[in-house]
Amino acid sequence: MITLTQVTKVYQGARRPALHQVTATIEKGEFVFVVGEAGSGKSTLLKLVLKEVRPTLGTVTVNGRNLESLPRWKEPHFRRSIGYVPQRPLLIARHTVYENVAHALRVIGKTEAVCRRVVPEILELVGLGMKENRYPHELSAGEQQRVAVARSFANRPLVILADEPSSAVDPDTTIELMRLMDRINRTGTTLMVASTDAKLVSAMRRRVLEFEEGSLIRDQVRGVWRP
Ligand SMILES: Nc1ncnc2c1ncn2[C@@H]1O[C@H](COP(=O)(O)OP(=O)(O)OP(=O)(O)O)[C@@H](O)[C@H]1O
Repeated sequence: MITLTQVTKVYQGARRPALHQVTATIEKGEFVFVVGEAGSGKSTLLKLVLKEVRPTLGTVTVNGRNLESLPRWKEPHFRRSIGYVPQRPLLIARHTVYENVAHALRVIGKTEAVCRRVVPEILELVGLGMKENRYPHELSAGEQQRVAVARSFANRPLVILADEPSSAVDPDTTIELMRLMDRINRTGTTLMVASTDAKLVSAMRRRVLEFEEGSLIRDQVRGVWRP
């Protein structure tokens, strides 16, 4: 599904690589935590998979396609085929929960009839079936993050990338959020979750890729993390 081969990323003007000779393969349907201290390269890894940044050296392959060979005009379509959950949910404030999720479907050309069928299903899945007419400011931080997850999952992507999705929510909400991710993972969706939450990572017992100053220092099945 996702293969990184000897990937090095040096940002312009940086003194050291953000990622250094990283090689890893993530199979379809896996749930992988990407862990490490701040600045260790987690976000850079996710951005490479989205082709938001390009490797300085090495190759990134997603779904059998070397991203270097993906033409620029196909990049927006490619990105929309991947679900992305940012650290803080970027919801549209003047849109309801329903509209926020429907928006993700409209931009890929889905009809209103499809939205009316699919959006309630997804909101039910994330536990927000009763709140489809609420506005973002009427939701808790955890609920807002669940809307962001619903939106990332709306077009049933093969992969969802989440960048520290629990950084702005309390521990109970974090557990809830991870249960939700787990449910989505069970549908066959591959998940890559960057996290600095050692307790959470250790409790979930999923594959752990640990980074230190840009190097992959551990790749462990059912891993824990003690920074
Ligand atoms: N656009 C950029 N230009 C220059 N340097 C950058 C850029 N983005 C990230 N870096 C640097 O690359 C290194 C890795 O950053 P990255 O954001 O990938 O780490 P991270 O592990 O996700 O950190 P955090 O947990 O704080 O989000 C850091 O030293 C950072 O300062």
